[in-house]
Amino acid sequence: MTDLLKIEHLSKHYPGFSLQDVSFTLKPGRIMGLVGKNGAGKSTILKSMLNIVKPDQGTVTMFGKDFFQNEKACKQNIGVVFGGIDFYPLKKLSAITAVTRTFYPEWDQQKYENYLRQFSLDENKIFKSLSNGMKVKYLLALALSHNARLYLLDEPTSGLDPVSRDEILHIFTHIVKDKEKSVLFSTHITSDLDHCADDITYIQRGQVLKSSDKETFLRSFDYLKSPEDTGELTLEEIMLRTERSDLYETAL
Ligand SMILES: Nc1ncnc2c1ncn2[C@@H]1O[C@H](COP(=O)(O)OP(=O)(O)OP(=O)(O)O)[C@@H](O)[C@H]1O
Repeated sequence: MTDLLKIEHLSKHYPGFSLQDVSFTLKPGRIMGLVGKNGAGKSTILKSMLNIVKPDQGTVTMFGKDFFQNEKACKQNIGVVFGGIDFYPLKKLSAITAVTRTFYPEWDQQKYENYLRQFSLDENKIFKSLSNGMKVKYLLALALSHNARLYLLDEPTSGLDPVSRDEILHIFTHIVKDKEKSVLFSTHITSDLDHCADDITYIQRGQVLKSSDKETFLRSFDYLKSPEDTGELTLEEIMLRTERSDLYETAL
């Protein structure tokens, strides 16, 4: 099966931080969670792979094509959400949508209107006036309405209440059901991944610590278990123990 996304040796240097030699792949029909603590480099990976910030090195192959050589064509087939970016803050949602849909020949107005209803979004509102959770939902509605094959979402569930989070995760599961589309999303909320991730990529200090299917991922951290642990460690326990031992080693 051809990978929908293949990232190889992606690097980006900022003063005081380096993304180093990041490589991982995403197959069709999969939901991949990108985890790591604050500042680990999750957003930098998503921005570098999309050329929003220029990577120093590395290749990104999307739908079998070199992304940097075929940026326009690839972008037609991806749905992207970055939190914290207020495009057109003073415009009504209806005006933002009118501009957005002109970029996508595959825009599906019916689907978009269904999401507006499902997310209780009022198109007459000004973007800036939405709560953070509603902004995320609106950006998701846009990303989900042009029949993309790959969804790249930076913390799409942050700021959402548990019911809305559940709703979004349910949508992700529905998207990948046809085994042709995939979702890559970054999150701090490890329980999101317990519920719906097929694959997990764990980023620590700008590097990939582990990237694999969830079962292999969880088993590969068995060395963190203590004699009191009878069952599998949860993803949260794995992250807490890994980051704690990293802190301890750094302090020594
Ligand atoms: N434009 C920039 N210029 C300089 N440094 C940057 C820039 N963007 C990000 N960084 C730095 O890169 C590092 C990684 O940031 P990034 O936003 O990728 O982390 P993250 O894992 O997404 O964090 P969070 O979970 O808090 O969103 C941080 O130290 C951050 O300060």
